[in-house]
Amino acid sequence: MSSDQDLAKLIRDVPDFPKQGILFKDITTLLKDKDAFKKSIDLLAERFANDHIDKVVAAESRGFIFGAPLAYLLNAGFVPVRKLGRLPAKAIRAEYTLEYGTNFVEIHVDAIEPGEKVLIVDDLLATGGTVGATIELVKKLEGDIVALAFLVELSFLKGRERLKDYRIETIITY
Ligand SMILES: O=P(O)(O)OC[C@H]1O[C@H](OP(=O)(O)OP(=O)(O)O)[C@H](O)[C@@H]1O
Ligand SMILES: Nc1ncnc2[nH]cnc12
Repeated sequence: MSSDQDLAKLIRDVPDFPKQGILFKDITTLLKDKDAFKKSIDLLAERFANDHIDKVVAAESRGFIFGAPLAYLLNAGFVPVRKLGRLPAKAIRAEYTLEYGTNFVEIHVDAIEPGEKVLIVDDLLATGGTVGATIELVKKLEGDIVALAFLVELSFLKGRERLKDYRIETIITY
């Protein structure tokens, strides 16, 4: 497993999922390859090795796949942002629109201390709606957002333009 192109080749295109007109980037074909999965995590982790991250925040559910091993490697805590009604203790919520729908996400109010250095992680950046809602939640808890990290970026959906105030790190761009 030598390059980002090798990783990109392992992502499967599924037309018209979950809706007509959406070209779905299916990462399960990359995840099941042990070298590719390891390489993906290692490539992301090395970008933040010197950032002294306190908390990795990731959105349910594909964000968890990358967020948890990154938190482990960066010696940081892991904070789940979950879809509506899943968190058991006191939480705050944000509404968002993504490439194929709208939803709410939530975070526990005690998940982040003011001033903690936060890395937000997800598998894929499309319109930026999901990460935008995650940013809103972290800001309400006064976390210091160091960067946003994604394995995949769909550049034609212009998520990066919407997030221009933030450092964004991605491995594979379409
Ligand atoms: O940039 P956006 O337009 O917001 O799209 C990106 C989001 O869409 C996908 O999540 P999805 O809501 O499909 O949920 P899942 O992780 O549970 O599959 C993906 O994992 C990102 O979180
Ligand atoms: N085209 C796409 N493929 C996979 N996940 C996505 N999340 C939002 N848009 C997506």
